Amino acid sequence: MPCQTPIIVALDFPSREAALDLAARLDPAQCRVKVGKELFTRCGPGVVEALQARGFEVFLDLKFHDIPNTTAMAVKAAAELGVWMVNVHCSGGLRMMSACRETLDKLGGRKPLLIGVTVLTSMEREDLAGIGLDIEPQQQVLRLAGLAEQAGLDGLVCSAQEAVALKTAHPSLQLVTPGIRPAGSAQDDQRRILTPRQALEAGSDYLVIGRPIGQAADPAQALAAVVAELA
Ligand SMILES: O=c1ccn([C@@H]2O[C@H](COP(=O)(O)O)[C@@H](O)[C@H]2O)c(=O)[nH]1
Repeated sequence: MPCQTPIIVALDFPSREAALDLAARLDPAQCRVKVGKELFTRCGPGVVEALQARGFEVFLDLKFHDIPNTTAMAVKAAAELGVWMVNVHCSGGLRMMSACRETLDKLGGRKPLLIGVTVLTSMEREDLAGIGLDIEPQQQVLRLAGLAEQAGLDGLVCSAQEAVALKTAHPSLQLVTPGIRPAGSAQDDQRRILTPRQALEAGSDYLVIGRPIGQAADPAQALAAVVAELA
């Protein structure tokens, strides 16, 4: 059965066993899963294939950021792995994002959603100032969203705090929002956060949730609580 919820569970683990152990407690009809830098660097494409074989749609969250040709070839490799969603950093620029779009469009078969990372949800205004950007995160997100739309991307990674502004300015872009924290859970290193319900009401299309589910004593129950909150 295809996934019935907007939830993407981040499998941020150091081993295939740990990732597949969590996946075994989850239902592919209730969530998709995300393979990020830690798990992929340790386990490689095999863990993606193992998750797909268990019925999960996989978001390969490697946030590619390189020159246009290198990034486009990385996105092509992800598509050939059969992932459902792949992402690149919007700050790689218009030519880089366009090269990815054109490369994916030349491929036959089912293509992954191509998503642009705007401003990491762990960053706030002071962090942007530290890298020479003296503006509010939302301004930078909107600037990068314009480039992403021009390049033909399918959507953005952003904070749900920016969802209302983005859905107004760029209604065609799908919004993938990490920094989701159920009420009462630890903020950790995230800065621009909302609860699952707040995020959905603001216009998020997909909610990325890692530690609040993966580190819970009962991950299946933690996922069920989020599903109930969204119903
Ligand atoms: O801006 C971004 C982009 C990606 N992420 C990723 O999402 C998860 C969030 O995990 P939590 O444990 O729920 O904080 C994680 O894999 C990040 O790499 C993000 O948080 N922010």
